[in-house]
Amino acid sequence: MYSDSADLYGTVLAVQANFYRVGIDLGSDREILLCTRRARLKKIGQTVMVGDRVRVEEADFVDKQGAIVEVCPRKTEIDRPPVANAEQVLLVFAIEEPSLDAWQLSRFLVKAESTGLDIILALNKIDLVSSEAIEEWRKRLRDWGYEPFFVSVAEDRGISELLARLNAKITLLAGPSGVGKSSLINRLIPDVSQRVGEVSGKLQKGRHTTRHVELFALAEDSGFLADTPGFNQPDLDDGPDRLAWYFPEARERLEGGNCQFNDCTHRNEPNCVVRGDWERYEHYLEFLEESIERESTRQRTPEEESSLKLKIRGAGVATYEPKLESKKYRRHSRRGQHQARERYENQSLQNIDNDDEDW
Ligand SMILES: Nc1nc2c(ncn2[C@@H]2O[C@H](COP(=O)(O)OP(=O)(O)OP(=O)(O)O)[C@@H](O)[C@H]2O)c(=O)[nH]1
Ligand SMILES: [Zn+2]
Repeated sequence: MYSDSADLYGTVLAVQANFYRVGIDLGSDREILLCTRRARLKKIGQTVMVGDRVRVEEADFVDKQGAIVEVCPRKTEIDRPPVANAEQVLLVFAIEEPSLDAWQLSRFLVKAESTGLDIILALNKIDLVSSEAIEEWRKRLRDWGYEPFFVSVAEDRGISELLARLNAKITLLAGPSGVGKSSLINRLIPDVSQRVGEVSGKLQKGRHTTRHVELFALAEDSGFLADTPGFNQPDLDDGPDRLAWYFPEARERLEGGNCQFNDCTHRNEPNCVVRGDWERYEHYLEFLEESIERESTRQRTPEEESSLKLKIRGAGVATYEPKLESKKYRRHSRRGQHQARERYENQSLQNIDNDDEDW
């Protein structure tokens, strides 16, 4: 039915060991083939990542297999979780159950900003709160520089508007536990077989490890949602000098004027344009302490620098992050820092424990 010589392209949906699950573009249909990578690609050092656009040869639609012979240039590349061509991050939080926590939200937002990708914020479970509560958050988050989607997966409110924003793009899904991410995936991707995947028995292993990424094709368009447990550890390990740029409120101030000192940390320096009475300035200070602490730890143990975990190309931003540091690292116990760390550890211990178990 399909000739080998025809150019077939597809998107890598999942990777494990030496196999790649590739969703082949066939008009409105999407066939999934389990592919190997041609030895030549390995020889030239060409890796294949989830999200890659690839050319496939020797496609066999009966046995559902093929070989990847070429990888198209990447628009973006994130190393942890490893995804190519993602354009945006969809951050999901619940407005209640669990209650929306400004500090935790801020942390996820900063982490998402550090990727350089566009951010979409969705606040779920609006069925549990009054319209006044929604308006309060809308106003508050507008001051932070965000216009969230207010949705209820349970009552199917706001979902189609959100879906429209996911059109034709690869979107990373992230958010804390219990906010409704799985429910949202189930709503957006009604085809269960697609979620589980016929050929993915092997690939199912390690589903919940932090480096596991899998793309789900969205109904009705060519977009994909990446379920990325690894992104749900909002460890902030970019250098302190970038941090202010990850707060839209601070970014706006920095774009509108200059601090007196080029290396201003925006704490006590004179003539600082960032310091001020914006709500999240306290979050900035708290995250900054942590970032400075991390950086000095990194300098004491330079070998850790070799393991960079996040890298973005395109969009003019290049960011490098070190690998997650182990739990044995302890900060000095300034009270605020300590609390921050405890809160963070509590929310991410499970992910840390699972880290890399399959890689
Ligand atoms: N009231 C209400 N409950 C919801 C809504 N969406 C999801 N839930 C419930 O919230 C709970 C958590 O939903 P999940 O989809 O499992 O959340 P999750 O983000 O995938 O959680 P993890 O798997 O822990 O990461 C479930 O009991 C859902 O039924 C909603 O819009 N309104
Ligand atoms: Zn400053």
